[in-house]
Amino acid sequence: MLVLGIAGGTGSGKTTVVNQIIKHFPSDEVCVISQDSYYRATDNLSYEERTKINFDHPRAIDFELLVQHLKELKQGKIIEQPVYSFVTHNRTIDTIQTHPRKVVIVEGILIFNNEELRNLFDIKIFVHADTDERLIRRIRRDITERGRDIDEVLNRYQDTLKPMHQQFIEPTKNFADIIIPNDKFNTVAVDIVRTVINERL
Ligand SMILES: Nc1ncnc2c1ncn2[C@@H]1O[C@H](COP(=O)(O)OP(=O)(O)O)[C@@H](O)[C@H]1O
Ligand SMILES: O=c1ccn([C@@H]2O[C@H](COP(=O)(O)O)[C@@H](O)[C@H]2O)c(=O)[nH]1
Repeated sequence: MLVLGIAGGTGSGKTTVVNQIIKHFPSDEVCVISQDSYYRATDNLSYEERTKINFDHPRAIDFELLVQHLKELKQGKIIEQPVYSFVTHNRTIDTIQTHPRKVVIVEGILIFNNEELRNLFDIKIFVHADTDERLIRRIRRDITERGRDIDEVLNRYQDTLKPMHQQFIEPTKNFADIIIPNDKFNTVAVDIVRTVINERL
């Protein structure tokens, strides 16, 4: 099994890069784990209280469960990956059965921040896009796909997202084996990653 970690700030294009990588592999050879699925369940809080959570701080993530699931996949076990709703800011009651595959990809903003998780990756990739580009993408995406308005996105950006990015995400670029510049769609970098995967398999 080859385990890839793909990190990068919000809107850098992690999900897009993952989709470009996996479309060239048969579906029974690759699986994806998203760090977003592992936001802590907060059933004890009201919706109003959940909107105030700092989702860009490492403590918002259930790294214990994420590490446990990745270890179980490595042991050949099937896991029940949680499903998270960005609309309710909470885990849903659903899970996705995720099977161990030859290639396992873990993607998320903070995955290189946790040492135990970081040490489970065979290849570490950081997707980079400029700050203004990421903010533009985030505004578009969160309004069209995540039920937000412009005030929500900009307030969250100023209050938590930007400072947390500088403190907890950008420094982890130093752990990367490969940095993908993704201000524009970077098919060359995706081809290189695919070649590296094929060579290692
Ligand atoms: N290289 C790119 N150029 C332009 N738009 C992009 C690029 N990569 C991703 N996007 C768009 O930006 C938004 C955020 O991308 P996404 O892959 O979801 O980022 P992330 O998973 O890092 O938050 C999506 O709407 C996606 O289509
Ligand atoms: O309920 C939530 C949980 C998280 N967020 C934001 O999501 C991004 C991380 O996801 P990407 O897909 O990598 O963009 C993070 O910046 C959180 O602020 C949210 O808005 N609501």
